[in-house]
Amino acid sequence: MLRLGTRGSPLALVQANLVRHALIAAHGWDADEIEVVPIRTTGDRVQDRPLAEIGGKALWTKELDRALLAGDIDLAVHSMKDVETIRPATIAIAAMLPREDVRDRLIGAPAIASLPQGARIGTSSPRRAAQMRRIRQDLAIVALRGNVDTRIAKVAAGEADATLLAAAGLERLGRPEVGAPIPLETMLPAPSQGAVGIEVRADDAATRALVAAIGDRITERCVFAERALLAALSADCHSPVAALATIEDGRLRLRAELLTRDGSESVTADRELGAPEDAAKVARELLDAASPALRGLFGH
Ligand SMILES: NCc1[nH]cc(CCC(=O)O)c1CC(=O)O
Repeated sequence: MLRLGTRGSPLALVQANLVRHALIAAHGWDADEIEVVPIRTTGDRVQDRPLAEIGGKALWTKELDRALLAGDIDLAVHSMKDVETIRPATIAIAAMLPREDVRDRLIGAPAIASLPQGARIGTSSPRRAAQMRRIRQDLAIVALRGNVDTRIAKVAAGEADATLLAAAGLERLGRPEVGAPIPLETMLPAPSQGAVGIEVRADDAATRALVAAIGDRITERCVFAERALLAALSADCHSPVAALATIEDGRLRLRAELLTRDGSESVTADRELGAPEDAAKVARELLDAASPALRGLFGH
């Protein structure tokens, strides 16, 4: 029997079960041949501080990595957005499910333009904060954390006038009616947003092959391009960076944006790539075009 590890949040459990059912369908397994094992992470426990402050993306992956390498689980399911750019060599990304709607949704108003003057935007994401201030300098950013449902409840309770959440998470949680999608022309998503990935032990070729069978090659190619951009930027979860790779008429397109924290400066790129690795060139172009202040936010 395979053991599939996941965080215990409602969204993580839904995503783990999507993977479980995809594997069952692809291989004709009985339901009891694969079990979901929820694992509590530091990121789930500490809800009161911005995650950038308490240690970044490793908060979500550390405990799952340990369980995977110890053999307590055979695969780990993650939102790719929460997976660090640099992973241990002992762990391999074996596959990604087809990507969902990559956009952010605005909750609390029908559009950014209709937010009242000085509205308080609840977000702990440096990217979302910077993009909102780029669009509307009058907006105030207030910290807001918690699971998707917690954040929606906090806005309803008036802790913020509006928030932003990934459409993919809302759809997977069965909440497609919540909020209004923000057009990609207005706001690019976080790199890897909307993609669910499955990791295995790098030396476990058998599980890796089973998992590869459910992988969506287009999603994988696009997310690898976005991750290559982050790697070349030495970006982490503190970095205000947005990026989206798509495949249009068979061609790989990468759009990206770097911003200062207050959104007062930004640089953008929109390039066709020969291969996902070419994202590194786009990273260099962006950094070359950035002011020293903006460049200084990245590891260069
Ligand atoms: N950082 C938390 C997180 N990680 C993945 C998602 C949503 C699903 C996704 O982007 O794939 C979310 C919540 C959000 O940003 O709204």
